[in-house]
Amino acid sequence: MEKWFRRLRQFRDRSPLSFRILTYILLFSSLFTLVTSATQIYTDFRNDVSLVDERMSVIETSYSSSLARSLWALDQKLLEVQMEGILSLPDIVHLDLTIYPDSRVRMGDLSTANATRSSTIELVHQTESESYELGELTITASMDTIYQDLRRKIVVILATQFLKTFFVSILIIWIFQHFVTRHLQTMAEFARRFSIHNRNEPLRLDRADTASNRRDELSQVVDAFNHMRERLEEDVQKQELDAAKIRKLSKAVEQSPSSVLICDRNWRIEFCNQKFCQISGHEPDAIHGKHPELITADSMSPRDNNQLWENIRLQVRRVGVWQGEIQSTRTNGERFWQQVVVTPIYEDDGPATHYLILGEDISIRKRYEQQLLRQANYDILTGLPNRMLALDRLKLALAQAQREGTLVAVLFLDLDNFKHINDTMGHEAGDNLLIEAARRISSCLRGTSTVARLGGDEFLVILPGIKDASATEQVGERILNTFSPPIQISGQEIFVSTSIGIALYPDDSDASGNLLQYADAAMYQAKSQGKSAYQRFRPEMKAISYERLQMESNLRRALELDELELHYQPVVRTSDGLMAGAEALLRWRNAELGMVGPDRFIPLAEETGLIIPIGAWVIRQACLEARRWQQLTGQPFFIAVNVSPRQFRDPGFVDLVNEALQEAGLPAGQLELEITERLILDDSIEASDTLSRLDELGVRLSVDDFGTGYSALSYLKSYPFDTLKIDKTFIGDVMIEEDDAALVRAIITMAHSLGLEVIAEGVEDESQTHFLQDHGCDFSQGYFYCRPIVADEFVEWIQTNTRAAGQSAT
Ligand SMILES: Nc1nc2c(ncn2[C@@H]2O[C@@H]3COP(=O)(O)O[C@H]4[C@@H](O)[C@H](n5cnc6c(=O)[nH]c(N)nc65)O[C@@H]4COP(=O)(O)O[C@H]3[C@H]2O)c(=O)[nH]1
Repeated sequence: MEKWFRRLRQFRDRSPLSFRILTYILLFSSLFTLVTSATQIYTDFRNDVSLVDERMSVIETSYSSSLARSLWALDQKLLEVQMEGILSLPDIVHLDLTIYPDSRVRMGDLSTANATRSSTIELVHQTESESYELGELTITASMDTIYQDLRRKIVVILATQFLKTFFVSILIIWIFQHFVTRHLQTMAEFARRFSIHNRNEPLRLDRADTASNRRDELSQVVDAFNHMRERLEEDVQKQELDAAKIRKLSKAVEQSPSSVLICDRNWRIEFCNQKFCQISGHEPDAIHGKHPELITADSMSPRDNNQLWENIRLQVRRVGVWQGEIQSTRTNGERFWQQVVVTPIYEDDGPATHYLILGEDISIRKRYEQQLLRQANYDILTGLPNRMLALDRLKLALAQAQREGTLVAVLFLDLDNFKHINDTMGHEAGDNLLIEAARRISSCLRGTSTVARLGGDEFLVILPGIKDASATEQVGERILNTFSPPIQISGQEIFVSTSIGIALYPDDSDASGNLLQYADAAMYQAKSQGKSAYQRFRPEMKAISYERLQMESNLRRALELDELELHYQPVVRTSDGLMAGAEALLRWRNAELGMVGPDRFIPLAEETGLIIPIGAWVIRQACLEARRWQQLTGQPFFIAVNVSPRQFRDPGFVDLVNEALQEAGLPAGQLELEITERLILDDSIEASDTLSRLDELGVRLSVDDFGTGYSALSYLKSYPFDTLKIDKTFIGDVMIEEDDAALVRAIITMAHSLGLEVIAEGVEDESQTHFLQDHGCDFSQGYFYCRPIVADEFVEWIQTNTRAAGQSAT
C-alpha cells in the first residue's frame, strides 16, 4: 500500500496536471456514478415496494369477497385455507383477522421481519338489499428481502462503477499523457530554454507528422510558438540593425568634425562630442547639466551673454533655427570663432524634446577674412592704407572740411630713384626701401593725417582740417628733409629723395578724383624740375598730366592700330666686322606723338601691364623676321630681343617664347633674350626656374647693360647665361678713361673664363673697335657699324655687309 502511495506521489510531482485531471475525473465520475447508481437503486427499491403493494391489492380484490363469504358461512376451515393461501404469497409474513365483534385469528410470524408493511381489508357481506360488516384482515408483508436486495445492489454497483471509473481514468490519463501532457512538457522545456541567445532551434514535438496531427491544437500551439520565434528573430534582427544604425549615427556624431552639443528641453547639456571637447577644452562631465551659455561666458559681459542666449532661444522657438558666428573662449583662455547652428529636435509631432548645437571652428576663416579685409584696405608691405581706403578717407576729409570750412591738402609722392635701386639691387632691397620710406613719411605727420601707398613707389598724404595753405608746404618740406639721411639697404648706404605734388581743397578742386589727378600732375612737374622738390598744383599742369594720360590711352590702342614697329641693329663679329646677328629695338609710330622711343613708352607699358601683349608681339615679330633673313642670306643668324622684368615674370612667358619659335620655324639657339641684371639679382625661385626652362628650350640668354647694376658676379656662374653685354657707357669712354678701359678688359677676361661670349654695346668709332679687337671682345654693336634700321633697310645692309665681306676675303 505504502508502495502505491509513493508511486502516486511521484506521479503527482512529475505530472501535476495529469494527477489533478485524474483526481477530478475520479471525483466527478465517482460522484456521477454515485448519483446514477443511487437513482437506479432507489428506482429498483421503489419497484420492489410497489410489487409488495400490488400484491396486497391483488389479495384485497381476489380474497376479500371469498373471505367475507367464509365468514358469513362461518366456515372456519375454509377461512384457514384461504389465509394460508394468502400467507404463502411472497413477502407476506403475518395475517391478523378480526371478526366482529370480538374474535381474532392470527397467522404467521412477525418476529423475524425487521421491516414490514401492512394493509387492512374490510370484510363485508353484500346481500341484494343490505350489507354486513363482518370483520377486517390486516396483512403484513416483510420488507427484509427488499432491503437485502437493496444493500447488495449498492455494494455491487458502487464497486463495479468505481473500478470502471478508475480504469477509464487511468486510460484517459495515459492517453492524455501520451498525446498531450508530454508535448506540453516539451513546449514548457522549449519555452524555458528559449532566449535571445538560443532562438535558432524551432520547436518540434515527438510525434508522427500526419495530416490530422498537423491540424490539431498542439500543432497550432507549436506553430504559434515557432511563429513567435520567427517574429522574435525578425524583431531581434531589426533591433540589431537599428542598434547598428544607432551605433553608426552616434559614432558619426561622436567623431563629427563639427562640435556637437545636445541639450535637454530645459537647455541643460546632455551630450557633447569629442570635437567640442577638443576645441573648447571642456570635459564632458564638467559641463553635463549646465547651460550652453558657458561657451560664450568668458567672451562677453554676463548681460550680453544672457541676451545672446535669450535671442537664440526665442528665435529657435519662433523660426526653428538660429545660426550665427560667436566668439568663444577655450578653457585655456584662448579666444576662437565658431559658426554655430542651433535647431530643436522633435519627437514625432510633439514639442521639442532636445536642442542641437552644432559648431565649427572658423577662427582660420575669420583670420583670413580679417586679413582679406586688411588686404582690401591696407598695403601688405608697408601696412599703410591702400588706394581704396585712402580715397575713402579723402572723401570723409572733404565732407568734414565742407562742414567746417577748412582746407584739405592732398600730397602725391613718388620716390625719385626707386626704379633704379629696384632694378639694380633687386626686389628685396626695393621692398625694404619702400618700408623705410613709409616709416619716414609717417613720422612727419600728426594723428589725423593719412599716409597711404597707392602702388609701386607712389604714396599719398591727406592732411585734413588745414586752416592755412602754408601748413601744407611745411609738411612737404618736412618730408623732403626726412629723406636727407641715407638709408641702409643690403649693407649699403643709399640716398633716396622724393618728389611731391600738392593739390588743395577747395582751391584746386572739390572732387577727390580731380585732387588726386592734380597732385599727380604737380608731382610730375616737381620731378621734371630736378627732383627732391615739392610743387603746388597750377592749372597749366593739367595739360602735362593730360598728355601722359593721352599717351597711356594711345599706347593701349597701339597694337590694335598696328603702330608698333621693330628696328634692327646689326651685331657684328668684332674680329672681322661680319654680321653675326641683330638686336630688335621697339619703336612706336603714333599719328599725334610722332616716333616715340622705347625709353619714353616702355616704362609706361611696364607700369600699366601693356608690356605683356606688346612684348609678345615683339618676340613673335623678331622670330619671323630672323627666319626670313636667314632664308634670304642662307647664313646662321641670331636675333636679340629685350625682355622687361614684368614680361619675364609672366607665368606664360616660356610658353610664349616656345610658340613664337615654333610659329616662325626658328631654331631656339638663334634667339637671344636680353635680361637686365635686376632680374637676376632678384633671386626668386620663379626667376631661376624661368631661366632654367628657357635654357632647356635651347634659347640663348644674355645679361644686358652689364656693369650698371650692383653686380654680384656669382650669379653669372649660377645661371645659364651665354652672353654678356657690356653697357655702352663703358664703351663710350673706353678710349678716354683708363678706368673704363681696365674695367672692359676685366669684364672680357672674366666672361671668357666663365665660358661666356661678350658683346660690346655702343661702339661709335673705329678706335673702339680696335680696342675691342685687341682684347678679344667677341661681338660689337653700335652706330659705328649701323644705327637701328627698319626691316627692309636691314635686308639691304645684310647684302652690303656680305658683299664687303666677300671683297675683303678676295
Ligand atoms: N648712344 C648710342 N646708343 C646706341 C648705340 N648703338 C645702339 N644704341 C642704342 O642703345 C640702346 C640699346 O638697347 P638697350 O641697351 O637694350 O636699351 C633699350 C632697351 O632696354 C629698351 N628697349 C628697346 N626695345 C625694347 C623692347 O622691344 N622691349 C623692351 N622690354 N625693351 C626695349 O629701350 C632701350 C633703349 O632702346 P633704344 O632707344 O632703341 O636704344 C638702343 C640703341 O638705339 C651707339 O653707338 N651709341
